[in-house]
Parts: sequence; structure tokens; C-alpha cells
Amino acid sequence: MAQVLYHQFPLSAEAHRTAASSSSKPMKHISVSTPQKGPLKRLQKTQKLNLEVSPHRAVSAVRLMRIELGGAFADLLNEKGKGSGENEMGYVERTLGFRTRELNDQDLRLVTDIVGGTIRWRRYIDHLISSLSHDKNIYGMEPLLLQILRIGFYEIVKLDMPHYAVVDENVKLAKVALRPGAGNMVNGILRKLVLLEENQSLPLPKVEGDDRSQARALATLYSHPVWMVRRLTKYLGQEEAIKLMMWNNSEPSYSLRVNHAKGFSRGDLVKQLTALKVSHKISLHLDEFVRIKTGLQIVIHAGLLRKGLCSVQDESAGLIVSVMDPQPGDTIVDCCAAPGGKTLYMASHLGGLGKIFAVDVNSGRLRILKETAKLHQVDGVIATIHADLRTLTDSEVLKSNKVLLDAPCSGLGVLSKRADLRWNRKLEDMEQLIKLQDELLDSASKLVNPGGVLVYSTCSIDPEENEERVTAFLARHPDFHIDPVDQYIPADFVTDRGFYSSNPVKHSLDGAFAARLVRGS
Ligand SMILES: C[S@@+](CC[C@H](N)C(=O)[O-])C[C@H]1O[C@@H](n2cnc3c(N)ncnc32)[C@H](O)[C@@H]1O
Repeated sequence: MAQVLYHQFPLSAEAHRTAASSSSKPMKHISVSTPQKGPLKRLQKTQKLNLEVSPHRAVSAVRLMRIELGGAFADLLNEKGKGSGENEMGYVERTLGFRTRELNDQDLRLVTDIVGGTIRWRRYIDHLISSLSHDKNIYGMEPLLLQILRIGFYEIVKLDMPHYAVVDENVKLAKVALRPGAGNMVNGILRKLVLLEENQSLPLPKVEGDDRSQARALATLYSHPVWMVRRLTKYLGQEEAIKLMMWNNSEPSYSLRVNHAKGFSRGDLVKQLTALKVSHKISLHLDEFVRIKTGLQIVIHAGLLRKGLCSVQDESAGLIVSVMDPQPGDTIVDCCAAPGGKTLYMASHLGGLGKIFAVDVNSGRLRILKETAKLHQVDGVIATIHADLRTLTDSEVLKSNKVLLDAPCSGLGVLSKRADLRWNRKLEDMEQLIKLQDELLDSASKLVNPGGVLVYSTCSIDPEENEERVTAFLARHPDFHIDPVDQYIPADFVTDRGFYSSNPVKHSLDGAFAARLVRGS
């Protein structure tokens, strides 16, 4: 039986509307009055607390709607941790017409799993939904109904949760948040899915026919855009492309970098993680890094990031800093610096001596860099410059022996962490990005002193953004040559041409690339 509690608070128009529109819903409720003070006394806000629907499903459905309709980033929302649960309840109430109880840690973990997984598996799930629905145009469905179906499909097919409990819970959500008819529809489709899943006869495409048909089938089976499958297959071959897509669909793992500038050591971090019962592994490659598979929410909740004691940073990004080899006393130009992951790590190597000029065209992201630098107590060696790099080329002040260009890129190396990125990227972006990368490389090269080094890096595994950009650059700038990176990073990451390349499947890290390009003296 549905249970709805009415709390009395100062009334908003929104709450009036919600209360009125929901009165027709077939739910029983009780009212609880809270005394009000002063002139607000007569104004009453009604908040409905629904204790029957599962909170993590209600929150997941609304989060998915916000991401899809609002274009917000899934990982950004996830990183807000428990606090976002409270803010989010406002969205839940406005979207569904009721609040649920506050989320506990287990609910939050489920929301993270369900939202990330449902986004990653969207193409696969949507294929199944449209195969089992009467109406094949599933994108014409009410957005909330589609999200509830996606959650149910993901839970049954990919999380293997108890099937009939999943059906019941999602039917309940559809009935309460939409109407009884929507619940009946969810019931019919999910029950069909359970039967097919239990008989191992899901209607999935076969990988056969010409390249195009095979790419389409793989795109559905491994839930990636067709253009991406074709590109991955072209560069890696089908077998490796499949392994990479499976990696992209897996739960991401994270690394934490300790911040020595705060007097916090890796030993201290390990102690804290042990006390928090977050299982962890020391990085094999970098002294300041610790890997965690799960428990990021616990780390966030414990305030380790907020206090500036550590940052979330992938080791693949840390290895780019190793390729830069920052030393005390260096002057470094970081050409595309924001939000500052590499700037801050480089700054921690300077030991208070030297300067990093952190350039970025995005003022909001640059503000985050400044604030984090202060929090990490490395702001003394960082100067921020808000500018388009392409306008800075005549600036003598910025001439330096070490220049980093961590270029805007497709992010094809970080798809496991950026669940929604694959759906936001378009093939046309690649052409634009490549053009921008060439322009930025040309601009960055003008800041390098004779004998100095330009490090070009990306978080992509796409050769057109990596090796090919370097080749094209060297053809335009014969005064530069490749300085092999083998003395800066482990041999396992060094390519035949002397570049740094991390491979998600091989190294269990994000994909990244870097080249050291030295200007002749
Ligand atoms: C890959 S991100 C940099 C990440 C950063 N290095 C870090 O480790 O946190 C690329 C950055 O390039 C910046 N950018 C893009 N075009 C630019 C331009 N023309 N001039 C300067 N910065 C630019 C973007 O604003 C974005 O912050």
C-alpha cells in the first residue's frame, strides 16, 4: 500500500501545483503539521514523502532524465556524493510529484551503478525495449516511462537482480509517478523480458555480413555508436575493439593522488583508507598514487578531497606528468591547464621553487584550478592566464624550457569513467578536434625556448589525435625532434616511436598519450 506523508512548510506555487495534481493519484496519505513562525505562518508548503517506491530507482530515473534532457555529465553528478542526494530530492519531487526517504550509502552506490550502467548500455537496452514493445518508436514515449523501462531492463539483463522483484518495483514506480496504465505497460514488457532472459533467447543481432552490418551488430551488442565501432575496428582490429568496448562498459576504477604539499603521505592515505574499509592497492608506477576499485563515495564522504589531502586522478594522467619531468626551479607553461589535474601535480614537484603559467580559454574551469591550487597549498607557484592559447604566441614572458599541451580531445581513452561521452561525441567532432589540435600545437611550439621541450598529450587512444598529429607537426616544424620517453616512464608504456601510450585493456588504466618534442638549439 502506498504511503504518503504530508509535511507542512511555507508554500510555493510549485508545491501547490504538485499537491493539486497529485491528489488524483490512487495513494493513501497521512498529514503531519509542523508549527510555523512569523508571517510565514499562514503559508503552507506540502511535501509528500512516499515510503513505498524504492528511493534509488526514483532518484536514478530522475537523474537519468536530467542527464539526457539537461545534458549534465553523469560523473560530475556522481562525484557530488551524498550531499547531492539532498539537493536531488528537490528534482525528484518536482519531477515525480513526491519525495522518497533520504538515500543511505547503499542506495547511493546503487544509484551510481544504475545510472552509469543504464547510460553505458543504452543502445543495447533500447534495442531490446524496441524489440519487445508494440510501439517501435520508443523515443516517442514519455521520457520518464522510457527511463523506468531502461532501469528495469538494465537490472534484469546486466545486474541480474531478482527478476520479479525488479518487475514489481518498477511497475510500482511507473504507477505512482505516472499512472496505473503506465505501470501495466511496464509490467507487460518486463515480464516478456524475464521470460526471454530465463530462456536465454534475447532478440540480439548476429555479427555477420559486410563490415557495415557487422559494425551495426557490434554497436548494439557492446552499446557504442556505430561510427566509434568502425573507427576502433579500423585501428585495433575486431578482437581488440571488442575488448576495449567491454572495458568501456565495465565499472570504472579510480586512483587517488596524495597531496604532499599538505604534509600528507601515501602511508597516511593508506591508513585512512584502511580505517574507512575501502580496499586499495598501491600504484605499481607512481609513488603518490593509490588505486581503489570501489568506495569513492566513502572517500568523498570522509572529506579527504574537500580537505585537499588527495585528488582523484588516473595514473594515466600522472604518467603524462612523469613525461614532463617537472623539477624544483622550473618555469613551465601549461597551455590547456584547466581544471588543473596536471598543473597541481606538477606544482607539487616544484617544492615551492619555480613557476607554472596555467593558460586556459575557459574561465569557469580556470576558477576551479585556482581554488583547488589554494586548497592544495600549491598556489604560490601557479599563475593563471585566461586566454585562447592561439593569441598568446608573441608573448616573450611565456617563453619556457618546458611546455605542456594537454590538448582538447575526443576522450576516447576515458569512456569507462565518462559514461555518457560516447553518446555525446559525433564523428564530425573528430575533424574539428584534429584541426584545433594542430593549431594549438603550432601555438604551443612558439613558447618553447631553443633546446626546450614541448610535451603533447591527450586522453585519447585514437591515432589520428595522437601519433598522426605528432607526425604532421614534425613535418611543419623540422626544428623539433622526438625525445623518446623511456627514461621517464616504465618501458611497458613506451611505443616503438618513443611515445607514451597507456592502453585500458593492457594496463587497466584510462587510455592516454604523450610525446616529448625537443626544439633544436
Ligand atoms: C583536456 S582539457 C585539459 C585538462 C587539464 N590539463 C587537466 O589535467 O586537468 C583541455 C582544456 O583545453 C582548454 N582549451 C580548449 N581550447 C583552448 C584554447 N584555444 N586555448 C586555451 N585553452 C583551450 C579547454 O578549456 C580545456 O580546459
